[in-house]
Amino acid sequence: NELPYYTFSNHSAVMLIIEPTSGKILDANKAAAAFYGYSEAALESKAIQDINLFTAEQVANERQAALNEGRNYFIFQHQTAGGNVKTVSVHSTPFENSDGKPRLLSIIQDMSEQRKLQQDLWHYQANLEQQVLLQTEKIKQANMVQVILLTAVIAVLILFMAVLMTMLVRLRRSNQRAQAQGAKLSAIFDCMTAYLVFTDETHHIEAVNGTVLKDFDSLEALRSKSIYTLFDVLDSEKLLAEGTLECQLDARFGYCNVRVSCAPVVSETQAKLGFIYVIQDITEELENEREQRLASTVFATTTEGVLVSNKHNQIQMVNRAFSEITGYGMEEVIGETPALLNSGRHDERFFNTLYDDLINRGHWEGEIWNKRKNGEIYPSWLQVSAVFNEAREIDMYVALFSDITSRKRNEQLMWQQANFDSLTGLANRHHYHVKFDLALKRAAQLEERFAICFIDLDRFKAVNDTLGHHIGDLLLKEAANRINECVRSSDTVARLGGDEFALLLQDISSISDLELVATKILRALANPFHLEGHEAYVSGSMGITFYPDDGTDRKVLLRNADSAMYKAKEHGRDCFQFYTSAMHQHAKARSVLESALHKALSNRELSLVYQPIFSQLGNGDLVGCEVLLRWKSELLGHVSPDQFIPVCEELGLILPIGEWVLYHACSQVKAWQDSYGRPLFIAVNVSSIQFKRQDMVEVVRKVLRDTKLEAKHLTLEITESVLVENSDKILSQLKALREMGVELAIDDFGTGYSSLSYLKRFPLSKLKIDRTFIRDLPEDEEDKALVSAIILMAHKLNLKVIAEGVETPAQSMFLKSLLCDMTQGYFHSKPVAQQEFEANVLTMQYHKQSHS
Ligand SMILES: Nc1nc2c(ncn2[C@@H]2O[C@H](COP(=O)(O)O[C@H]3[C@@H](O)[C@H](n4cnc5c(=O)[nH]c(N)nc54)O[C@@H]3COP(=O)(O)O)[C@@H](O)[C@H]2O)c(=O)[nH]1
Repeated sequence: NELPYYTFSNHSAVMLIIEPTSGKILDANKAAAAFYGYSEAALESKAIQDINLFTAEQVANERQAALNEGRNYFIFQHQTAGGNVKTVSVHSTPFENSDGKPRLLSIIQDMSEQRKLQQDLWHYQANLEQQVLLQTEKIKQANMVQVILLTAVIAVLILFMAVLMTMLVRLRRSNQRAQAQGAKLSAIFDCMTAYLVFTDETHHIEAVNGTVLKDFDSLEALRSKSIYTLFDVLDSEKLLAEGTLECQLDARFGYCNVRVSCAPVVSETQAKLGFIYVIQDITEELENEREQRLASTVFATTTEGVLVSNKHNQIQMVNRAFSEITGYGMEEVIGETPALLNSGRHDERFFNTLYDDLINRGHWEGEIWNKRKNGEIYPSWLQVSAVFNEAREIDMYVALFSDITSRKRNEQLMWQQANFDSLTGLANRHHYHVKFDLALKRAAQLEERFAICFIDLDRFKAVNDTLGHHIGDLLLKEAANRINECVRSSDTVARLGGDEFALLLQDISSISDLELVATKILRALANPFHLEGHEAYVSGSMGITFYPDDGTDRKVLLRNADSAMYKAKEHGRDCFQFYTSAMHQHAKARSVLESALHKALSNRELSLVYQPIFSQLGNGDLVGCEVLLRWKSELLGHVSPDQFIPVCEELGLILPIGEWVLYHACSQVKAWQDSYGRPLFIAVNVSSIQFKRQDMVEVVRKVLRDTKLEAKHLTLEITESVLVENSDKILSQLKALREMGVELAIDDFGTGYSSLSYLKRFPLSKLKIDRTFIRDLPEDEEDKALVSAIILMAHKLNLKVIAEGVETPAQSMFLKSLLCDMTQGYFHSKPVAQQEFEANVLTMQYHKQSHS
C-alpha cells in the first residue's frame, strides 16, 4: 500500500521514508525539509544517521527498548541544517513499497517546545512548593504557642487521670484486703468455741459467730433480740460495769459455767457502734482447777514421799512427806539426783533393770533400800513413772515412795511366827516341810543322801506333870539348844510339837558320822536339866531314815522316821534306831567297816598279792602280774576288796590307799626285774575317784621316780566307768600318762558300756576281757562268739588282749587259738603274796627259761 504521495508530501507532519537496512532517506516531505532546513532533495541524499545525533549503537539500543516496551516511537536528537539540535519523537511504521521492498515511514515530531514547557512547569511547581513550605512554616510558628498550651493542658489532664486511676486501684485493693480480712476474721470467729455476739448500742443482737449458730436456730431468729433476754441469768449491771463476769447458765445450756466479757465496739472516729460479747464455757477449766487444787492438797498432805525430777533426773520438786521420811529439806535436794538417797545395798544391775523398765514400760515398782540424811538405811516401796512428751521422749520422772520399815518388821514377825516355834525359836512343822522339800529337790539333783531324825523326849510328860508347864517349857527350850549345838548350822532342827523334835541332816559323808551325831544328841539330852532350882532328867528316843534308801517322798520318809523312833522307844529308849532292822544291821556293819578302814593303813592291816599274767604266744612266758589289795582287819578278819574298796572310795580313803598300793607294787616289780632279770610289767587298779580328786600324772611320776621303774613297765587298769565320765580332766591325765610311756588297760571289758567309741577316743594300750565271758568257754557258743569278736576288734584297734579268770587248760587253748595275747587266772596261779610269787611263779619261770 503505497502512501498517496500528495498526502505524504503535503502533510503538515514531518515525514521521512527510510530504507530500513541502510537508513537512507528515500523520501522527505515538505514539512521535513522545512523542519530540518534542508531541501527535500538534500534530505533525500542523506541517511537518517546523518541527522540523528545518536550513535548507531544508541539507536540500536533505542530500538531494542522500543521493541521490549511494545512501542513504535522513539525519542532522538536530530540536528537541523542550521546546527540546532532538536529533541524529536519519531513514529516509525514499516511498510512495503509497490516493489515489495521494505520501507519505514517515520513521522517526526519536534518535542523541544513541549520540553521547554515542561521545564517551565517544573520550575513553577518547584516555586509553588517552596512557597507552600514557607507559608506552612509561618503557620507552624504561629501555632506553636497554641500547641504548647494545648499540650500542657493535655498533660495535666493525663496526670489527673493517672492519679485518679491509681486511687481507684488502691481503693479496689484495700477493699479486697478488707474483704479478705473480714473473711479471715469471720472464719476465726466461727472457729472459736466461745459464743461471739455483736450487738447494737442497745444490746440487741446484730451478728453472731458460727458457734452460736450451731446451738441456735438461725441468725434471723436471734437478730434484734436483746442479749439479756437470750441469756437471762446475766447480770447486765455487773457485766457492763466490770466488763467480765462468771456465772452458771440455766438448764437450756446444761448448767454450764461461763465467763462472759463485754467490750464496746467503736469506729475509727470513735463513734459507738455497739458491743461485742464473748461467752466462754469454763466448766472444764473450773474442773481442772479443782483437780489441780486437789492434787496440790494431796501432794502436800499425803504420807507418801513424792519426788519429781526432770529428764536429767535432777530433782525439781519434793513434798513434805519426802522431807519427813528422808530428813532432807526441799532446798537441800532441788537440783540433786535421787542417788542422794542411795543406800549402796543395790548393785548396778538393779538400777539398770529399774531404768530399763522406766524407758520401756514407763513404770517401775518394787522394794528398795534407801538412806536417810542421818545415814539410817530403811526399806521403802517405790513406784516410779516416766512422763513422756509428745515425741515419746522422757520429760520427767515422778516417784512415790513409802517407808515400809514397820511393814517389813511386821512381815518379818509374821514370817517368824508362821515358820518358827515361839517357845524354842526352832523351825516349826511348816518350815520343816519347806526345808524338807528343798532338800529333796537338791538331793535328787545331786544324787545325794540325806537323813531324817525324829526325836521324842522320854519322860517329858512326868516333868511337866510334876514341875509344871513353866518348867516343862524351860526344859524344851534347853533341849532345843542342846540339840542345836550338836548339829551343823546348815542342818535343820525343828520342833514339830510337844516334846517332838525333827532333824534334817544333809551332806552325810558316812553313816558312822551320823551315828556320832545321834549319839552326841542323845548324850546331851541325857544330861540333867537345871531349871530354876529344879533338876530334871529326860532322854531321847531317835528314829532315823534316809533319802533315797527308805523313800523318795516326804510323807513316806517322815512316816518311816516316826516308826523308827517308836522302835527306839520299844528298845528301851535313850537310843536311836534306823527305819528297818536290816538297814540298821547294814548301817551298823557299814559303820564298823568304816571305822575299821580308817585305821587299816596305819595298823598295817593292808597287804598286796600278785597274780601272774602269761603270754599266750610263743613259749607262754610270764610277762607281768596284777597287784591286788588285801585287808585283814583286826576286828573283822579278811574283808574282800569288793566290799571295802567301794567304801574306801566313798570315804575318800582310796586316795592314800591307792597311792600306797602303787608305790609298793612298783618298787616290788622293780626289785623282781633286778633280781630275776625279766622285764615284767605290773598292772595296778586305779579308781575313777583317784583321777577325779588327784593329779594322777604327778602321783605316778613321783612313784616311778622314787621306785626307778620304767614307765613302760607300769600298766594302770581303769574301768569303763572312768571313761564314761567323759571328763576333760580325766582325758587329759590319761593322755599325759600315755605320753610318759605308762600303759593303760581297760579292765572288766564287756561288763559295762562296752562302747567302741571309748576304745578309739582314749589312749588305751590293753584290753582285759572280764572273767564272766571266759567262765563258760569253750562250751558256750555265745561267749565264744563274743570273745573272738572282742579279740578281733581289739587287735584292729592295736590293743593287746588279756583274758581274765582263765581256770582251765581248755580255756587257755581256746584263747590261744583266737590269738589272745595274754591270760591271767587260777589256771596259772591265784593272786599270791610276794614270797609265794617269788617261790612259785618267778622261780618256775626262771627254771623254765634256763632249761629252754
Ligand atoms: N582300785 C583298786 N581296786 C582293787 C585293788 N585290788 C583289788 N581291787 C579290785 O577289787 C575287786 C576284787 O578283787 P579281788 O577280790 O582281788 O579279785 C581279783 C582276783 O582275785 C580275781 N581272779 C583272778 N583270777 C581269777 C580266776 O581265775 N577266777 C576267779 N573266780 N577269780 C579270779 O579277779 C579279780 C581281779 O579283777 P580285776 O581287777 O578286774 O582284774 C576287783 O575288781 C579288783 O579290781 C586295788 O588295789 N585298787
